[in-house]
Amino acid sequence: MRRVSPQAVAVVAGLVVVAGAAVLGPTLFGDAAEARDLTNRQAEASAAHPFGTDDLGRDLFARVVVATRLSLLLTLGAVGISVAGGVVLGVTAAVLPRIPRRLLTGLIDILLSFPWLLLALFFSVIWGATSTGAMLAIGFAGIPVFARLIYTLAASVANTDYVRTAGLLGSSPLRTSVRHVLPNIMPPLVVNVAAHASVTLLSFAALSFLGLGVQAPEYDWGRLLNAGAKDIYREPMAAIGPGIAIVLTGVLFSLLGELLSEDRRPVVRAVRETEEPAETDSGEAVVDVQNLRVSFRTDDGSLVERVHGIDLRIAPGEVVGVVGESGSGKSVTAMAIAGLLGPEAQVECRRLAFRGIDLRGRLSAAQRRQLGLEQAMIFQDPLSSLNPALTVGRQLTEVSQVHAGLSRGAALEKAVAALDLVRIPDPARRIRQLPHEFSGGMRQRAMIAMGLMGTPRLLIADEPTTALDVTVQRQVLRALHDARERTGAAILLISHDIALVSGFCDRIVVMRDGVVVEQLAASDLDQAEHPYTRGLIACVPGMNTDRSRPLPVIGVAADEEVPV
Ligand SMILES: Nc1ncnc2c1ncn2[C@@H]1O[C@H](COP(=O)(O)OP(=O)(O)OP(=O)(O)O)[C@@H](O)[C@H]1O
Repeated sequence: MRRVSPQAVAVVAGLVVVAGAAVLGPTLFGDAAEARDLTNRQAEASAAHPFGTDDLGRDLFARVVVATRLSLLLTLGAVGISVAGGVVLGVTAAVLPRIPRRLLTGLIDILLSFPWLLLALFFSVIWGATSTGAMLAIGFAGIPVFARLIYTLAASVANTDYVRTAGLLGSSPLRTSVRHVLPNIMPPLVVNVAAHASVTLLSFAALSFLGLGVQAPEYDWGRLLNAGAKDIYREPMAAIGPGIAIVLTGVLFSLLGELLSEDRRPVVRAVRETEEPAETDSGEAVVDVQNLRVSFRTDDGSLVERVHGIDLRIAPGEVVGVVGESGSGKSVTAMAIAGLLGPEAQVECRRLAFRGIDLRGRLSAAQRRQLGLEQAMIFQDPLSSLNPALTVGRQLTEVSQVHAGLSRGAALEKAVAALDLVRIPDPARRIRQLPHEFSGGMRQRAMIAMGLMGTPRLLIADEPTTALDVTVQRQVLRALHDARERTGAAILLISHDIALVSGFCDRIVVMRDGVVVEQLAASDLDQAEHPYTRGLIACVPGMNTDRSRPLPVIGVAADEEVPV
C-alpha cells in the first residue's frame, strides 16, 4: 500500500471541512447568520459569538460559515473561466500555422505584461460591481496566465511524433488536441489550477474589500473582512475571523497543489539492504553487485519485482556484455548500477558498489564527484541524451569544468582530443555545432567522447548501436574499443544481439525474465549449456544457415530445449 503522508491527511481533512461548510453552512447556520439582536450590536468575541457580532447584532461566526459557499463558488467559477479560456487560447496557439500563432502568442504576452489585479479591476469596471461581475473579471484576468502555460505545455507535445502521426492519419486539429495533446498536459495543469485557486480566492477578498466585488445583501469572506476592518482596533475578531477563513482555505489550495506536484517529483531512490551480510571482499572490482533486486510500484500501490537477485562483478578494463530479449531486465540492472533509477523503483541488494564506493547510502560530495568523473553512460537514443540547445563542445566540457576544475580553454582542448579519439572528422569545427548537425553515429560517438572527458573507469553502453546501420554500428563499437584502449576503462555493453556482444566482449552475461541464466567467457560461447543461451545463438544466421528454412524461435519457458 502506498504510504499516505500526514500532510496529505491534513489537506484532505481541511478540504472536507471547507466543502462541508459550503454545502451545509447556509442550512445549519443560515438563521443564526441573519438573526438580528440590536441589544447585542458589535459585541466582542465570546463563547456564544466566537467572532463577535456585527452592527446589527448578527453572529459573525455564523456569517463566516454561511459565506463559505459563495466564496468557494465564485472562486471555482473564476478558476473555471481562466482555465477554459486558457485551454482554448493555448491549445489553439499550439496547433495554428506560424504567422497566426505568432500573433496570438504576441497578444497573450501583451496581456501578461499587465499586472493581474489591474486587469481584474479593468474587467470589473466593464461588468459592474456585482458578484457575477467580479467572477467574470477575475476569471478573464486569469486567462492569459493559463493560455501562456498551456501554450508552452501543448507546444512541447505538439512536436512529438505521435501527434504528427495523428495528423498524418487525418485526425482534425480539434480531435488531435482533445485526444493527444490535452491528456498529456493534464498533470502539470492540475497542479497549477490548485495553486491558482488560492490566488483567486485572495483576489476575491481584495475586490470585495475594495467594494468592487460582492454587494449587499449578499456577502462573501471579502465583504465580511471589509466590514470588520472598519472597527479592527475595538473588535479585532470581526476582521480576524473572515481573515482566518480566507488564509486557511488559500493555504489548503496551495498545499493541495504542492501535494499533487510532489507525487510526480523524483525522490531519492529507496535502497534497502537485504538480511544477509555482504561479501565485502570485492578485491579490485570496478562494479560489485550482489543479490540485486529491483521492484516497481504499480498504479494500485503494489510492488512488482522485475530483477530477481542478480550478481555481477566487473574487473578493471573488463568488457562485459549483457544479452537477453526485450524486457529481461538489462537496462534496469545498468540503471541501478549508474544510480539512475527513478523514484518508482525500489532497489534491494546485499552489495552495490562502484570502485569500493557503497552506492546504497548517501554519497559524500567527493564520492559524487568521483562518480561523475569515473562513470559514463551511453544511451540508445543520443538525440535525447544530448541537450539540443547547447553546442556539443559546451556539453563535452561541462564534466571537466564542473568535476575536474579545468579552465574553459583546457577543457575545450581536451574535448577536441576526445572527439578526435572517437574519429569524428574536423573536431575543432564540429565542437561548435549543435547535436542536430551530427549524424546518428556521430552523436553516439560524441556521447562516448563525453565519457572520456573525465577519468573513466566504467562506460555503460545501453544498446548504443540499435538505431544505427551496420557500418555505423562498427564505427561506434570501434570508438568504444579505442576509448577502452586509451583509458583502460571497463565496459558494460547491453544488447539483445548476442553476435555483436560475443565479438566485442570478454565475458557474456545472459539474462532472462530478470535473472542471470548463464555467464561465460565470450570465447566459450559455443559451449553454452543453458537452453536459452543456445536459443539466442541459434537465432543468429551464419554463413552455413539454410536460408530456405525459418530461424528457430526461442522457447517460452526458460527450460525449454531449443533445437540448435
Ligand atoms: N520505470 C518503470 N516502471 C515500471 N516498470 C518498469 C520500469 N522500467 C522498466 N520496467 C520493467 O522492468 C522490466 C525490465 O525492463 P528493462 O528495460 O530492463 O528491459 P530490457 O531487457 O533492457 O529490455 P529492452 O531491450 O527492450 O530495453 C520490464 O518488464 C519493464 O516493463
